[in-house]
Amino acid sequence: MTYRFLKGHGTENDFVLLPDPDRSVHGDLSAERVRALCDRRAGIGGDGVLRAVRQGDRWFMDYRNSDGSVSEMCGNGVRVFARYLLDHEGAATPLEIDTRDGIKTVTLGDDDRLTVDMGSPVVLDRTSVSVDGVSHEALHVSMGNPHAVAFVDSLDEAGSLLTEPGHDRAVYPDGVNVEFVVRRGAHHVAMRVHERGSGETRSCGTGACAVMVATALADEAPRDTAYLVDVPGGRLEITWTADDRILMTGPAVLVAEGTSDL
Ligand SMILES: N[C@@H](CCC[C@H](N)C(=O)O)C(=O)O
Repeated sequence: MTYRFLKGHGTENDFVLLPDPDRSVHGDLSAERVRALCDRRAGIGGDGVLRAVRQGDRWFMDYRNSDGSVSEMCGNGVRVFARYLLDHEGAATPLEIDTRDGIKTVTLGDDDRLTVDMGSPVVLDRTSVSVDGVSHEALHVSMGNPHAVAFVDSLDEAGSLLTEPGHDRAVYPDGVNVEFVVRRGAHHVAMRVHERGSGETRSCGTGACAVMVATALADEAPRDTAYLVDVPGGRLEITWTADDRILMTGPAVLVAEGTSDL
């Protein structure tokens, strides 16, 4: 079976996008097919798959990690998804996209970056994560999906991130995305991430939002303060508004389009 795909990224968090308006092309989309598509040597390559399914008046973003697992939400992915809808499906912003974490509204800025209303964060307890046998205190933040945010003195402390950081499985029964953060200046941080289901990636949008929330709480920053969050693949700008919404702004680029019979 031959089907259409696009390839895109947001701050170098890269995705294979599969148009599948009425679910007739990919059926249930098996984990095996997702892994084959995301394979960087034998496949197209990506940190995850975004399947575009039409659902009534809206489009549903069916997101899968590169290991085939399902996640509730993907912040960089939803911007890439919006770019696809704007460029290829005649959509206009503000644009409502359905996700497993509910509807996300995306707007297009004059500078061509996209802003996503990511909803309200849920700040949970303190926990800990470990890499290379060293334990780090972390904050449990949910952005629809689970995060542990650990402040470190140097991003080198995150080690190679080739393997999943240790974490409390009672706190995170379904796994966790782990962010390591350093300060760069006032309202400016940098991070590295190990993503559940994908390993270390060049960026994680929900992770950057969780990092911003943990930093703003530590700073006791007033709401509506804009933070810059640097990731290995670029920069995201994030604001926690007075009405408890997280607004994330960043780039989204489509780089290729083709057909595959993988
Ligand atoms: N890269 C994404 C997050 C993707 C899902 C995550 N790995 C999970 O399993 O929760 C982002 O940009 O938010």
